[in-house]
Amino acid sequence: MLRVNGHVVRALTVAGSDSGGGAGIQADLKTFAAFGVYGASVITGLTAQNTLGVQGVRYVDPAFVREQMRSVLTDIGADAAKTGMLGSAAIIEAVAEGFAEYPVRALIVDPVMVAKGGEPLLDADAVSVLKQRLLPLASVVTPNLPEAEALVGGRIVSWDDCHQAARELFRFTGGGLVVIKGGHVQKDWAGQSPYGGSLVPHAVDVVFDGDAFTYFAAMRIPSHRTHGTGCTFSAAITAARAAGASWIDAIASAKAFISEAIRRAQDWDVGGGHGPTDHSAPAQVVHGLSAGRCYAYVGGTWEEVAGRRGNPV
Ligand SMILES: Nc1ncnc2c1ncn2[C@@H]1O[C@H](COP(=O)(O)OP(=O)(O)O)[C@@H](O)[C@H]1O
Ligand SMILES: Cc1ncc(COP(=O)(O)OP(=O)(O)O)c(N)n1
Repeated sequence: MLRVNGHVVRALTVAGSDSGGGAGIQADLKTFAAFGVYGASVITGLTAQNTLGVQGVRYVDPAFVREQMRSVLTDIGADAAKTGMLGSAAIIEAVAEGFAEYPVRALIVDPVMVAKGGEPLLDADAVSVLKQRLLPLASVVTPNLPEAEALVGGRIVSWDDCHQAARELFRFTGGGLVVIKGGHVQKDWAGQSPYGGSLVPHAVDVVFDGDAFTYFAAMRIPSHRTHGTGCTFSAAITAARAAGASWIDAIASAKAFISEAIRRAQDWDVGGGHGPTDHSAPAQVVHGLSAGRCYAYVGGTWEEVAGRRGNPV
């Protein structure tokens, strides 16, 4: 287990269980383990789920979610924490109150709303509660494209829209970074890079820190085994940050990890539908990257790529 200054590095996930093991709590704990970080979990709900879809969902009583947080955070503690599927407005309230009572130094909010198969994992009336109660506590928020659209209340169909959405979301986080993930970017606008260079076909994640945009691009892997990519990515940010990485280095470490996890699962046979990624991929904490740059993940390492730097809009 990884130690920093003699102490075991600890991370907490507050999320739902995926019985299929590709997303949710299971993906988070596997990712923490891949980074050598001790993982604890607060379970907000149970899903009966596999690679074909979500067959059922049950939420945990909000008071019991709070009780789990108290158990973990008054004893084991966490160097960083993340949230995933929260389900209902009442659970979000309980989680926000839990983090207010037992604050953590780093909180990554993955605003999970819908599973890949289209099944809702957050009640419709909970989006505004997530925005008002949880985003202000976030050190980093990691929406995918549809989640960013739901949070800002408008369509995102170009890089300009994406930059605008990041600016709007930043106002809600009260200083926390915004990472808009590029897994869902449509082919017709993925054809251009967001910063002036040509980077096709890449999955590009856009990071906004209130001052500059940073871009992380990695080859888009042609695979339908991408179940749980968002959970895995946010768990990897959490683990790398818990291990002491800067935010930009933690996001780069996570992007490299998810790329490798997707690549390794490309031809495996776990389930008959949208398969999970391979959490036994190598996890390494990247060091020394800078905000406001454009980076590409090439041959297992990060390279700064040519392009317009700083604010692109
Ligand atoms: N086919 C792919 N090839 C490479 N990276 C991908 C692919 N699909 C998603 N990613 C990356 O996986 C991470 C999670 O993104 P995304 O799939 O958009 O999240 P979510 O699972 O929440 O919808 C991001 O870093 C994204 O760029
Ligand atoms: C229990 C649970 N939590 C979250 C998700 C969504 O995970 P995500 O990483 O966004 O992956 P996809 O569902 O989009 O594959 C989930 N499915 N289940």
